[in-house]
Amino acid sequence: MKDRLKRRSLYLIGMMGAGKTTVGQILAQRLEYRFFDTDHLIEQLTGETIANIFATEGEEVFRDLETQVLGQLSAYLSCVVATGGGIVLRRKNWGFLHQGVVIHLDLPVEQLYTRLLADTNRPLLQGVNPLEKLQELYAQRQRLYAQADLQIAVDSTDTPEAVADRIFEKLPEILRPPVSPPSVQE
Ligand SMILES: Nc1ncnc2c1ncn2[C@@H]1O[C@H](COP(=O)(O)OP(=O)(O)OP(=O)(O)O)[C@@H](O)[C@H]1O
Ligand SMILES: O=C(O)C1=C[C@@H](O)[C@@H](O)[C@H](O)C1
Ligand SMILES: [Mg+2]
Repeated sequence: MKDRLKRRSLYLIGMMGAGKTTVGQILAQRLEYRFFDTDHLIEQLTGETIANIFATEGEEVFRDLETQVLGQLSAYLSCVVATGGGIVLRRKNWGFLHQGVVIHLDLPVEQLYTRLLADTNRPLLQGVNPLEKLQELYAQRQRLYAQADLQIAVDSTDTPEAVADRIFEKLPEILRPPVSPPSVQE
């Protein structure tokens, strides 16, 4: 698989809680690629938590930082990049994502909700009805996530390793087949 990729980076997209960070780390380890997470890089760059950036500066400032960080990462080869759930919202980001292979992790909203119940780090889910908010975000973003090169359906019974296995199984479908030498007629 590593040979077939020819050092192209992998970009994981999908809703918050879909497992981009968890699965991305496994993929990077297996490919001996570097791993980056845009949310973590933004926190490192600003010295603020994402929740704080949303609260004090607002979502637009966060989105600008996200585009800046993604633009810088897109210059590198051999990376696995776990992106924030909203990376798909800006057209400009797609130019950066398509520098590599874009993989959508697709988990049903009810299962995302169960995973994120105990998590207070997602500012967009801090309102009165987080399940409804997740459903609304998914409905808005579904057609954007559909633009990934590879769709990976995930279920609550899948371990992160099983999700990584599925990605490796499906990746050859979208990578160019190895060029075989022309057959020579004697
Ligand atoms: N396959 C899995 N099975 C069970 N739990 C998982 C699985 N993948 C991830 N998780 C758990 O679900 C939660 C969310 O996972 P993770 O942080 O990787 O999602 P994410 O897509 O990176 O979310 P965000 O967009 O908010 O950064 C974490 O607590 C993680 O441990
Ligand atoms: O879905 C989203 O818009 C977000 C997802 C997280 O990864 C963070 O990037 C932030 O909380 C916003
Ligand atoms: Mg993440």
